[in-house]
Amino acid sequence: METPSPLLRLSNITKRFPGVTANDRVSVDFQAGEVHALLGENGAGKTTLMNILYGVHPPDAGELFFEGRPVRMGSPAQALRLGIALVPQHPLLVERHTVAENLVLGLPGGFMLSRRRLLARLRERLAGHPIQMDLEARVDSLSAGEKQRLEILRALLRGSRVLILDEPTSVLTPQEVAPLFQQLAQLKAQGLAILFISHKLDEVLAHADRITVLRGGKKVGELTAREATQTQLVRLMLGREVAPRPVLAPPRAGVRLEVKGLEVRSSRGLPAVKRASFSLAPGEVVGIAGVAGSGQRELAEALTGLRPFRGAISLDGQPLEGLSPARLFALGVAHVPEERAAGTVPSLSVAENLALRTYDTALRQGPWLVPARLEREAVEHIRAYQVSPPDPRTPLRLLSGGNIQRVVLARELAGAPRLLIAVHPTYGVDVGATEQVHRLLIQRAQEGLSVVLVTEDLDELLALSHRVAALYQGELRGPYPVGEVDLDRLGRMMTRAGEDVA
Ligand SMILES: Nc1ncnc2c1ncn2[C@@H]1O[C@H](COP(=O)(O)OP(=O)(O)OP(=O)(O)O)[C@@H](O)[C@H]1O
Repeated sequence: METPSPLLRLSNITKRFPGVTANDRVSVDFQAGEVHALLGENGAGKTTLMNILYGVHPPDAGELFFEGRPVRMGSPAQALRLGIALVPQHPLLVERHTVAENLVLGLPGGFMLSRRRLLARLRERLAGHPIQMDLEARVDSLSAGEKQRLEILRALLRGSRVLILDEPTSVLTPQEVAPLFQQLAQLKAQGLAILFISHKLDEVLAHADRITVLRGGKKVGELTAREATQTQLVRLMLGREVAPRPVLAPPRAGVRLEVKGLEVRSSRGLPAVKRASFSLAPGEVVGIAGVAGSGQRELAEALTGLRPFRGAISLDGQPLEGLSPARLFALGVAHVPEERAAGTVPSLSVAENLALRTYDTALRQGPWLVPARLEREAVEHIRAYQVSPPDPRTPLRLLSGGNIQRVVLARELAGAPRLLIAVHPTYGVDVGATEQVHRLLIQRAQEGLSVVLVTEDLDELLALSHRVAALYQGELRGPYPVGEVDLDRLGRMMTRAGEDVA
């Protein structure tokens, strides 16, 4: 069968950054009416390729064709004019405005209309549209999934024909994933070309028509989802097989962390964690599930000294009330925060970020020794955690998301902590690095590290935890032994229905 000529064609695209060829002679065709997934390890060059398509970076070499004609994509505005839209991971919306107002921001002349005419015009245009939204809702009242839908809708109203989505499901709750792909399927049926980046292989296999795999900046494979398998994709991405996950050893006797009647308030002063009590043995992993915003952040922040609380928390019998994050770290409480940005300083180098927790101590040993020592230590971490690029002087902001996560993990686990609070530790991290993080957590638990694992990846939660709990509107349900909880029960624990099971 003859392939139709592509809507968008990338031909031999090369993009170099200092010290790295992020895209190396990459050629890909994007067809109208097709969902195309871009897969690859952290740092493989996916974001760079997408940015070239969207006019953020000019390529150093190679050509782009739109409907067969060569185009020079000078800026995102130009890409938008051609009909190429990017749906970012974190939507760029005016939070205090309504859905309708945000939609209008993207339409020529739209801001001239009165409110009533605007609503009427939008309703008319959206009648029968696959994506429906409450036009009068304020953006700050929308869930992450609804905001994403709004970004997609905005792109469509501008007449976009190519939709690029950067890890679109990473911000969604499990319940929001299926509707997103249903909508994308409808848009594809209307003739759009859809391109998405993902680290989730099952998602790619289920929803893409075609899959392009990048490794080290080069295209190493292009397959139809029908002919692809998980094993084959992993082999292409990593250039090797993923070893099976080691088995979690039983925890030790004793109590490492004891939490009693914990009450934590949100930044808006509302109860976010309501009288939670649980304990962890040395070497025990307790997984905590929950729909985003159910109190996970506040729980993690209370346990790591970032947020005041009522009730009692103790570590090996020592009360932790009123201690600063730095003091807690010195006592052996490590933290992989929800937002990587919160745990790092992007303008500082990899070496400096690795040393953020121990800088004071290092300085006391003599300031002139610091840079050389920091770099020496950083090189060891970079090697152990396979951080790319391997130069300790690289500013952190130039690393890909997954590589930043490796830096945070390396730093937090360096001081041999007794307790780790890990929030979404494999978020945005590729299969190879996820395997590495899982292996590391299991190995450290075996050596006696206790872990509170907050994750939205339920497979990860069930595979890595001795016991699992869920937060529902600040109420902790569990922890229960993992053998007593299947996906179905966990789903109920995370929602209103959980009142029956808890
Ligand atoms: N502006 C930049 N300056 C210097 N180097 C960069 C820049 N942007 C990306 N890089 C480097 O280019 C390579 C490819 O990065 P890119 O962000 O495209 O990877 P990715 O596949 O999207 O990774 P991830 O899955 O972690 O998001 C990496 O080595 C990265 O450090």
